[in-house]
Order: sequence, then C-alpha cells, then structure tokens
Amino acid sequence: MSFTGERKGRLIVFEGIDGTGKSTHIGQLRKYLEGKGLEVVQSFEPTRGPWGRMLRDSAVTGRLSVEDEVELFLKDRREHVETLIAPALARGAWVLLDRYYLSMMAYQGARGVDTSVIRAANEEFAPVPDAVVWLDIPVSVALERIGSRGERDAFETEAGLTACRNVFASIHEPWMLRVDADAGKEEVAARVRKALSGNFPEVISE
Ligand SMILES: Nc1ncnc2c1ncn2[C@@H]1O[C@H](COP(=O)(O)OP(=O)(O)OP(=O)(O)O)[C@@H](O)[C@H]1O
Ligand SMILES: Cc1cn([C@H]2C[C@H](O)[C@@H](COP(=O)(O)O)O2)c(=O)[nH]c1=O
Repeated sequence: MSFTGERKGRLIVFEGIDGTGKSTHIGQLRKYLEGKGLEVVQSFEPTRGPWGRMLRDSAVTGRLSVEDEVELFLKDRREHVETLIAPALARGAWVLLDRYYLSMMAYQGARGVDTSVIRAANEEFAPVPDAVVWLDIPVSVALERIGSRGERDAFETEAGLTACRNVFASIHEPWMLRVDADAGKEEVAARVRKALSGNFPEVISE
C-alpha cells in the first residue's frame, strides 16, 4: 500500500545530519518560491505534536530505546501527513519539510534498524518526496557548527552522525539530490537552486 492522496502540489524535503544548514536553506527556498507567487507550506519533523515533543524532550533527557523512537516517529509522521502534508499537497501547495522519513532511515538505521524496513513502513502512508535536498558536509564541520550553538544533544555524537551520513549516502533515487554544503551560505543557496532546477525547470532556475 502507498500514499493515494491527491498531489496537485510538490513535496520537497531537506535532509542531512545536524548542523548542515537545513533550517537556513529551507528558509531561502521558501522566499524564492513565494517570490514566484506560489503557496508554500513549511514544516519540520519531529513536529510540535504530542509525540514530536516527547522525542525532542528525549534529545535532552536521554534517548529512548530505538523501538520507542520508531513507534513515536511513525505516530508523529502519520499525524503530520494527515493533518498538514496531505491537505497541502491536495490544494496545490509546495510543501517544504525540514527532515522526513529519510532521517528515520539515517538515525534509527544508525541504531541497527534495517533501513529498507524503515522505508517500507513509512511509504505505506507517507508520500514519497518529489525531491530531497541532501545537504552534505563533513561530520567534523557539522560538529564545529553544533558546538558553536551550545551543548550537543543526545542525537549529536560523532560516531552516530558518521553512521547517519553513510545512510544518506546510500540512498540512490532520482529525487535524492546531494548538495555539497561545505561553503558560504550564498554559494550553498545557489547550489540548492541549481540542484532543484533539474527537477523543476518550469519553476526553479539556477
Ligand atoms: N553555509 C554555512 N556556512 C557556515 N555556517 C552555516 C552555513 N549554513 C548554516 N550555518 C550555521 O550552522 C548552524 C546550523 O545551521 P542550521 O540550523 O540551518 O542547520 P540544521 O541542519 O537545521 O541543524 P539541525 O539539524 O541541528 O537543526 C547555524 O549556526 C547556522 O548559522
Ligand atoms: C525526523 C527524524 C529526526 N530524527 C532526529 C534527527 C535530529 O537529531 C532530531 C531532530 O532535531 P533537529 O535539530 O530539530 O533537526 O531528531 C530522528 O532520529 N528520526 C527521524 O525520523
């Protein structure tokens, strides 16, 4: 079974390990698309819903078991798809997500869960993205950026982020767009638009 909702809109996801610039560049793309007169719906995972909040709390109080993380991320994502993503796609909006089920493949995959099982469980109900912008930087650079923001949380260990990055690198799909994000913000923003222009030439130009 897979997502059967109406898709007049587009789903673009920003992925990458912590500190790669997802929040920074999702905002840049939102401004660009709104400048084209498009409706843009921006969101993130884990959400601010009840299960998302439990997961965010665990980043500070200590990670849950991987089984509990899987259960809570799936519940959070189901609610996210039903209440925000599917309705927005149905009315023709461009939905921009800061993380989605590719992060689940990376972060829960890094804890030993089979990534193909994770992907299948999510794609039973969650729409496959039209594009994933994978912002890629060396783990050492990510850790420097995280460090400059303050304390690392429980998800942000060097070994864990390295394993996560390796999962992102293992996903080979036409919609998985790697962007070398180890450059200045303006240069990376241009690289993001260049990467997306190949998938959406009618809307996004370099
Ligand atoms: N191209 C860049 N060069 C240098 N610093 C950057 C660049 N892009 C973002 N940063 C900085 O790196 C930090 C992380 O950026 P941001 O919050 O956008 O990343 P993120 O991927 O959303 O992080 P997280 O997943 O941990 O929330 C911020 O301090 C931001 O200003
Ligand atoms: C969607 C999703 C996220 N995670 C992890 C990845 C991050 O460390 C945190 C979210 O923190 P952010 O700084 O707000 O991006 O959650 C995960 O383990 N599994 C997932 O499915």
